[in-house]
Amino acid sequence: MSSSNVIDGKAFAAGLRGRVAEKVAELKSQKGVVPGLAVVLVGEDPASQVYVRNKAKQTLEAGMQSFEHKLPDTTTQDDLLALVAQLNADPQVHGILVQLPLPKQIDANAVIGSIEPAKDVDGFNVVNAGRLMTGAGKPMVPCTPLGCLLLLQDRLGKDLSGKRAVVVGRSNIVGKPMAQLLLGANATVTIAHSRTADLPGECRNADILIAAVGRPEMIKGDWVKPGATVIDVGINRIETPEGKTRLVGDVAYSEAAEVAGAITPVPGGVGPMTIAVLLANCVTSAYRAAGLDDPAL
Ligand SMILES: Nc1nc2c(c(=O)[nH]1)N[C@@H](CN(C=O)c1ccc(C(=O)N[C@@H](CCC(=O)O)C(=O)O)cc1)CN2
Repeated sequence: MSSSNVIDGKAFAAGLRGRVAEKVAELKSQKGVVPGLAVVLVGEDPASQVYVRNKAKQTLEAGMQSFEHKLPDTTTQDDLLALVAQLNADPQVHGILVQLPLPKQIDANAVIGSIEPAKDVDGFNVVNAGRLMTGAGKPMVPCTPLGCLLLLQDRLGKDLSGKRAVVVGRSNIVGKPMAQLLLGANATVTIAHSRTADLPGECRNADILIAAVGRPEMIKGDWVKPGATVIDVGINRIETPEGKTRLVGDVAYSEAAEVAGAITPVPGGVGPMTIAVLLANCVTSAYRAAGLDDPAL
């Protein structure tokens, strides 16, 4: 497979962030409004700390306001709900993101459910999930699946009619919304998971294969249909034989890349899209709050 078949999520995300920055500047000059993103981190998970730092940096680079709230891992659910209520009421905050995972004493669904749907830039709230599923109203769409769709449509065109898509993974954060987005783009969609009979066979049917299982290199090269577009959502840190660590996806990349028509690498594929789409969602929220149409990004 030639390197042109590698889907460069890092470059695509940089382009999207550039368009976000232009829309931020337009909103400021038209309405005097600067979009604000509040990110809440509870605890000291090292990976989450990196993601939150990158979110704040990229938010500021796009000309937006960043509000960081770092709470200890002993934080109670009531304390967190009180902070979310304060952010819901703050007119300078257009987007609220509570970094996951949360410590075990906190019910993530209760916290996500308490975020004002218009400010739920993660799109995890049941109101936004329902809007995405039914097509009623304008949802905030979860960042990682929307990032995957943008990468796919850049390769294959907006209309995925006639394409068979297989999503491996059924989480509320990636698998289920991903399937909804693919359906919305007219693909024929199967959701597969750990209890699916003949998972390799299901994958071999896919023109579009989305891997979101969280198991390092589970999807092998001979599970991939020749010419398929493979989107790898997995980000797994594994130990090398030399005792170091490296990041791998849910797809055995070098095997799959021999067969695929196009494939996202890990790192540098889907991951960077997650934060770029988060910024885009926050700008969209600010446009809506200002009574404007959604910006074309
Ligand atoms: N509230 C949320 N929590 C979490 C989400 C989310 O969308 N909302 N997603 C993940 C973590 N995440 C953002 O929060 C995220 C993960 C990975 C990347 C990324 O750019 N990855 C790089 C590699 C980074 C590395 O070296 O470790 C890549 O794939 O190239 C960005 C954001 C869980 N929590």
